Amino acid sequence: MSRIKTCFANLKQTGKKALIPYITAGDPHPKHTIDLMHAMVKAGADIIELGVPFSDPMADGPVIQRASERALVHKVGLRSVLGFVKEFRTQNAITPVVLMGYANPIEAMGVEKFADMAQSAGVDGVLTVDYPPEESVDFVTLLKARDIDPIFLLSPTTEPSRIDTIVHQASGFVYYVSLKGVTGAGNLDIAEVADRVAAIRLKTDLPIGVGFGVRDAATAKLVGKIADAVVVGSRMVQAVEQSTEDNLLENVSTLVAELRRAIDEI
Ligand SMILES: O=P(O)(O)OC[C@@H](O)[C@@H](O)c1c[nH]c2ccccc12
Repeated sequence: MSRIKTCFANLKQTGKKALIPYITAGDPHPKHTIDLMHAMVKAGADIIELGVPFSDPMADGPVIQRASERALVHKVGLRSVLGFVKEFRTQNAITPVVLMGYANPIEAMGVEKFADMAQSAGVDGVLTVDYPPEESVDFVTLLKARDIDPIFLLSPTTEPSRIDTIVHQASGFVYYVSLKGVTGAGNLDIAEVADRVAAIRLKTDLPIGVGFGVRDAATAKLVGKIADAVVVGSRMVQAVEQSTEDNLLENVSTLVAELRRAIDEI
């Protein structure tokens, strides 16, 4: 059983929802990434979404764009990110890691080589923003053959017929993007998200994660009531950005713990 599947199965047994914090690998400096990953787990993260820095991150708002820029200054690319996961795995065999990135670095490395390296590093899921599900059948096959879950995005504008195609290819969980726009955008409309999540549930048994626009504990709590996983990105990256080297781990841990408590409240 994949780590992601096990994770959701365990949470279901205890009646809890998954908390998935996102950070960009290499931000603010590569020397902190593995410590940040361990700190987030300790503070209550169930799954880590780790962003691969990219020069042209078109789905990301300014906060995550700046994180990519900070990481790229230190030349953190796909290979370094896979190295971080490998090192993280030497001390954590349980927490799933989902790589979030754009197709370009993966294409540059070669899809098969990437799939091999991701497997040997201990990557559990891959979310490639700009691989349309219809065109990623071969990539999905490569990943699944290595027990890596392809994570796909569904958005408010996804046509019902495409939802079928997408959930059919996905494994691990599906990611519902709660609003039209880029990461870090405005407030989500919780009633609309609830309707959409209910509609997706009719089409798949996969867990449904919701992300985009979850910026505080209150919203995390509301999203936790309707989804199986709550993804928090820009707010995490903002905490990284506003920290100094001395309080970085503490600030990030405090935020994760606060989100954890909110999601666990009934
Ligand atoms: O930043 P937000 O609004 O909290 O949204 C989550 C998001 O950051 C994270 O899942 C993510 C970062 N980059 C992405 C690109 C596409 C989809 C998702 C992402």
